[in-house]
Amino acid sequence: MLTMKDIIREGNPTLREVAAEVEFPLSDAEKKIGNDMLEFLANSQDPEKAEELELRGGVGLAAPQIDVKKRMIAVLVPSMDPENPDVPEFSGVLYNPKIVSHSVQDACLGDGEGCLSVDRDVPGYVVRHARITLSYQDETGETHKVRLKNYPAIVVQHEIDHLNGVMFYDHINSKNPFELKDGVLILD
Ligand SMILES: O=CN(O)C[C@@H](CC1CCCC1)C(=O)N1NCCC[C@H]1C(=O)Nc1ccccn1
Ligand code: NI
Repeated sequence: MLTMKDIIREGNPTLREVAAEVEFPLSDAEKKIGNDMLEFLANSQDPEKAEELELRGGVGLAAPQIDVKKRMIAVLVPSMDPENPDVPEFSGVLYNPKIVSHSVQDACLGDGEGCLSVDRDVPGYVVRHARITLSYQDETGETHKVRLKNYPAIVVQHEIDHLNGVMFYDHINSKNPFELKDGVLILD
């Protein structure tokens, strides 16, 4: 199973490359990589497993972060609803994910972003689309189209950036990291 030693860190050129589309039918190896990435996220969010395996908690992972230059991501966005704590808000292994449309309105996480491939804090607002329409294929090759907003939308955009060699801090205004235009939604 994947642990932190499998996650490449900034400086590794793979993080700045554009990943290749995945062809269907998937190889068994590609299916295993997807499942391993989702399992990593589940383990990282389980207090016991995270401690035992020394994992940083994660809500998303892109294949280039484990040095696989393929357009596949895993997301496991935990429920925000205390009534249903065990139903993730958005979860899955997404192949060839693509933002097909998005809101004019932008949004950012109030606490800024981090990255499992970045072992330092980089303060500042990471401005992204507030709402996206996402197209992706599942492991059978079936295409899905879903609309996401708020935190799940932010997570998916962070992951798709990794497929295009983009790091979260590329979006931070270096002159004024906490500068915001009017109308940008701050998500807390
Ligand atoms: O490309 C993927 N990555 O780099 C893992 C990142 C992805 C998120 C960063 C901002 C949007 C997507 C990640 O998950 N983190 N970033 C570094 C340390 C914290 C961790 C995190 O936010 N953990 C978390 C949050 C809520 C609940 C549980 N855990
Ligand atoms: Ni990241």
